[in-house]
Amino acid sequence: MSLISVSDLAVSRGGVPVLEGMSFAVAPGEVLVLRGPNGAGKTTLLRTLAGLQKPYAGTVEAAPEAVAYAAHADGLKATLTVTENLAFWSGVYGGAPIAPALAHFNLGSLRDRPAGNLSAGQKRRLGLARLMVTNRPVWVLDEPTVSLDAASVALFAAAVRAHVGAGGAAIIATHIHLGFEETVFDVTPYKARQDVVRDDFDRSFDEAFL
Ligand SMILES: Nc1ncnc2c1ncn2[C@@H]1O[C@H](COP(=O)(O)OP(=O)(O)OP(=O)(O)O)[C@@H](O)[C@H]1O
Repeated sequence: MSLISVSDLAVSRGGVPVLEGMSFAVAPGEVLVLRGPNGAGKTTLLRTLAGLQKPYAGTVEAAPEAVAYAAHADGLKATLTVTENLAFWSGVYGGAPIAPALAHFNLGSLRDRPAGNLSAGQKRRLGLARLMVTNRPVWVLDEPTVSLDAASVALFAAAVRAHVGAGGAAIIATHIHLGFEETVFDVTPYKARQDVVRDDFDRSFDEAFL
């Protein structure tokens, strides 16, 4: 029984097909790592898995509200403090406690700092801590380690390990090796023919409540 599966999926960006013919499923406990060169379509695929845009063809199957998405834009409220940001997201997602997320990502000493005044890596840590208060089983992560130092990459890897160890799953686009026991899905062979142009439903809300 998978947490999310795609069948004959095709995705487009700006009306142009990017990837096509993809089928895969991700089970509880599994980490799927997306690989492929810059511009191959990993972000477009992740946005489609998160429901931010419609597939061009094929299907994505997951339980309603199964996916928590973390993109380049961290989805943080700049004027709210670290604690307030996590409390906000916890409220949106159903009230998970924020203390474990604060502790895990070593944010305790920054708890009263407005998110807008954090460094890039600290913002990224807060964006990832947000995942821990979502209670959602499938973490869909776009280049999650950008701006993170080695210690923070290790914190992130431990959070993912704990999440999948508790029956969750993660789909991660990354160019670095995180040391997971992982399934690799290279998108390169699925490059779409680009001779068809059709409209898609690109709502472009990376910072939306997902
Ligand atoms: N808003 C947009 N409108 C039109 N085309 C776009 C848009 N955003 C991205 N693209 C194009 O869509 C293709 C897929 O981009 P995407 O961001 O999904 O690739 P990626 O594999 O995530 O790349 P990277 O590794 O550089 O992050 C690229 O050719 C890109 O130039």
